[in-house]
Amino acid sequence: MLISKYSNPEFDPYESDSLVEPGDDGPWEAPTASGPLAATLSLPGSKSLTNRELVLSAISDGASTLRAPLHSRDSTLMVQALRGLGTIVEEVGAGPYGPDLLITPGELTGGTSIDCGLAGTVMRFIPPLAALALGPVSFDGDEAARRRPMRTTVDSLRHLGIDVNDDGRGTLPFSLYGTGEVEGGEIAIDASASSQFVSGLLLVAARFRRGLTLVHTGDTLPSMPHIEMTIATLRERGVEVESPEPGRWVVAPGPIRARSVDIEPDLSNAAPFLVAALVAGGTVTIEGWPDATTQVGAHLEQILPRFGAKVTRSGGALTVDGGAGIIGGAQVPGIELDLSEGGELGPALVALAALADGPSRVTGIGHLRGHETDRLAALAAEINGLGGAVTELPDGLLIEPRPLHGGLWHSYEDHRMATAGAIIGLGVQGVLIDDIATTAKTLPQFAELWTGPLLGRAPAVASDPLGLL
Ligand SMILES: O=C(O)C1=C[C@@H](OP(=O)(O)O)[C@@H](O)[C@H](O)C1
Ligand SMILES: C=C(OP(=O)(O)O)C(=O)O
Repeated sequence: MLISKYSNPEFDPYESDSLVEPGDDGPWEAPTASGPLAATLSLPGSKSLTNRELVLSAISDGASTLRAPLHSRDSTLMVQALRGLGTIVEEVGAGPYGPDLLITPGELTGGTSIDCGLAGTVMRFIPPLAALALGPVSFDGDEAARRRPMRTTVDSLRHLGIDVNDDGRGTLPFSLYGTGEVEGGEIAIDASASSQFVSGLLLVAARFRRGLTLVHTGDTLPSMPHIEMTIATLRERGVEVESPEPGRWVVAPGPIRARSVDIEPDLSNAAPFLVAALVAGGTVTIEGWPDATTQVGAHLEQILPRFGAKVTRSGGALTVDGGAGIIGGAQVPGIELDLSEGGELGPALVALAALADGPSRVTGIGHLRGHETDRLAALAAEINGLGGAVTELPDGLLIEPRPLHGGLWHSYEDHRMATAGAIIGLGVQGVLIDDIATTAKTLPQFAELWTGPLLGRAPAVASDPLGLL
């Protein structure tokens, strides 16, 4: 039985005093798999879809409902940001992972401070929206957030004529002064550090007086599926958006339609669970797998067979069969993988590669140095700390499997580092994750889903990642 904070009817996850903060309950003993799995799980909603739909709902032409949205630290921060700017967000009904959300746009007003936490979607999506508000808006976040690249957001707002105050370092904190409208037009930006710089501008551009023509000038552009997701969510709300050539997008000015939308389960958060089948052996099935999606987690269907998994789909579910699994003696080959489109899958796949039988090279992920932490350095340090041989490359990692031993795995406040450690712990005894609660960024139920539905064990203690029970 999943223990949920939502069993408490008094609980409002959007009250500021209930904001999820990384826990300090001591290290979590990553459970070791004892044999093949036969697990079926349903996962909470997609972070990327939830936060896009929240932003679009706040600037649309009526009230929108999000069904089965994500409720996590990142989505809570987004809701709080929108409320601070004048949007009404109410809870309606109750699903297995929390209530649906009814969003009623209000007049956008400044005079507020936005806490971005460590959420890239909040720090890159809200500033362009705040430019449409009247009054000053300041932005800050976690200490780790102050290391994430923000210069492109700041520069692009200035190109759009917005008055931005910062200290010139190209990071949080900064503030802007909205005049209630943005003229728009054509701007050029370098989005090589994050696709979110593009998405943040495209999401609100239909509300600019002249719309927006956005040109990317950098050499590389990561996470294209996330930009395609942005375009798809805009078109579903009637916005005219075209990409006449790679690296150029044109958004016509016009209304953004209100809508009711079902949020798909988070397929990137499915990665550690699906990878677990290759480590432990047996099968892991994720229910509610969409037939068609812009989520990059869908690429797991093609990537995991390269590590030797059998992947099938049936009745709206996706199943990964890991055969005997690494712990059962299955041979799992190393692979060459360009992950430029799906960097957020990197930590889970690198953890798997560290347990494989041959070397892997994962490239196209230099921008992961600007994620929640420098993920290339963090993965190399943590796997090597357990006896591994991971080498940092300019834009990726070379992973040479070695016999690993137990030890403390640091999460660096990064949800995907914590879940990567859990994957290693499935195959290696004595792995302790220093801060499993950091998974609350996008999946507060991670530890209980891992121990319960995945491994079929009762959690050692009732987990309450949000500290609310
Ligand atoms: O737009 C989004 O929802 C995201 C875009 C990607 O960012 P980057 O392009 O910075 O990698 C991805 O890694 C992140 O988890 C979510
Ligand atoms: C990079 C990630 O998050 P963010 O949205 O904070 O950029 C991630 O979830 O892997």
